[in-house]
Amino acid sequence: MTEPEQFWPLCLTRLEEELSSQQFNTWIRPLAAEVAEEAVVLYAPNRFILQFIKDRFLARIEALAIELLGELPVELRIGAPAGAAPAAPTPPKSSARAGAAPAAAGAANVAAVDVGADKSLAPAVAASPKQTALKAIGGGHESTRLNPAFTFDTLVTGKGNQLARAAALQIAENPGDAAYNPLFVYGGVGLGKTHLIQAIGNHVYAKNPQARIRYIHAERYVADIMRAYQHKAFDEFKRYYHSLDLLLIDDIQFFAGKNRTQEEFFYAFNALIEGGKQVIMTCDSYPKQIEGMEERLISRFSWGLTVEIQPPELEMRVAILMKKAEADNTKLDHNVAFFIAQNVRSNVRELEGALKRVVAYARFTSQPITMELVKEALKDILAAGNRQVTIDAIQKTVAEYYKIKLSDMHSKKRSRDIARPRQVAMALAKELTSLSLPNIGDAFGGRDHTTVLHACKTIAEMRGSDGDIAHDYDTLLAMLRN
Ligand SMILES: Nc1ncnc2c1ncn2[C@@H]1O[C@H](COP(=O)(O)OP(=O)(O)OP(=O)(O)O)[C@@H](O)[C@H]1O
Repeated sequence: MTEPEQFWPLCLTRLEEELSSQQFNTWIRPLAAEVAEEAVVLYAPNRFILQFIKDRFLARIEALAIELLGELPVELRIGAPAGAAPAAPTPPKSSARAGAAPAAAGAANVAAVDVGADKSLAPAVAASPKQTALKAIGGGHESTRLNPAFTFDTLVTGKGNQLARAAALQIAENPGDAAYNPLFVYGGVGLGKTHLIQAIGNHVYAKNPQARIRYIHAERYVADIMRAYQHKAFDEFKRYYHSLDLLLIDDIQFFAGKNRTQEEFFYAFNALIEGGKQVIMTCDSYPKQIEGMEERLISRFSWGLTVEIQPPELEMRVAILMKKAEADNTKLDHNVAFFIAQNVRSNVRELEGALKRVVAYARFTSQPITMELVKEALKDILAAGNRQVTIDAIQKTVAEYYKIKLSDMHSKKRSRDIARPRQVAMALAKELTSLSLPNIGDAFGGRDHTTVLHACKTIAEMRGSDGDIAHDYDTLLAMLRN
């Protein structure tokens, strides 16, 4: 495990490698960090940077904290660690590192960190969009925190989330129904899992303000358990969780490898389900694919309904941009939204991030949002998207994905388990490179251009009719574009 004082310097090194220098200098350098006993506290010099970090980088920093320090949550605050000079917005390299130095003295500042035992049942200072305390709701003295903006009304529906949304609405109307209990929602990052489950919480609360609802990020649950042990408040912790009407637990993959947490969660889960109370979880993968999770939990996760959220297709991305712009009172032309949606394809969080950047850029420069402005504001994203993917990379990635030999990309074998991946690779080559059909045919063992055309048509049709192919194709696209 990393020494506390080493954490932030190591984190900086890693982030510097991962981000563009502009991103690193603008957003990460101005931060200072302090590692206290129960949390890593990050200090941002102003609200703007704090918000941006929260939206774009916090999840990554949280992951680094877990990797380097263990089960420590990350909190965000404005200001500087006690005894440190406030960080300037873009300090030179040396002073930014100096900003990190107080980590060594972190323990001295523990008292300033708002994670005391009595707060264990309520999220502390803004930690992530999920952990952000935005509005306290709930019956009796038990309170939970939901983002009031995460409702069904603000959630745009499309192919990627319609099943999950329909199930969520059913549950919101009728929590505890055995057919949907637990609800397990899984999918890639930033696809709206938190939004969806919080929409359930908001709906249930609106219908019944006395309902005991708890939304919690899995990392916070882990921390709460540790704190309850430390403060010998375990009975209270247990009573609290076992008495809920609705438990929403986000990013359950964070329980992986944490045996004590899993054991406690197992009991809470059983108590709730047996009592007809609703449990809802999100995860980045299908239950059986979560590594480091006890079998008995994995099997229980599948007792009710398991639904996937897939990346949004182009029309849905446009609709999301238009909706977010409208909510923000920003005028956004449809063709501009279309252009952004075409170029930002990975997930909704990135899409929102791109829109925020465009809006900020327009405000700073006092200009309307035109296509030219968008191109300027999103220069680096567009440059990364235009990076040419090579046909070799496509063949290698597809072969690895389908676990076939690379040589099968060029071979004459026609069995479906080889021919289909080859067609997928051809279609990807057509989409991601500027090569002509004959050139693509050549790269696939000297095939005719009509074969390539046929492959592209077949895959396009199958993406509309076969969920597996659609999923494979979208996943491969995302992998190759990264
Ligand atoms: N269908 C949608 N309509 C409107 N907004 C959406 C939709 N999907 C996602 N968003 C927005 O995208 C952002 C990221 O969504 P969210 O945090 O729910 O993703 P997530 O799947 O929980 O991500 P993670 O895997 O990182 O936990 C949120 O601001 C959310 O409101």
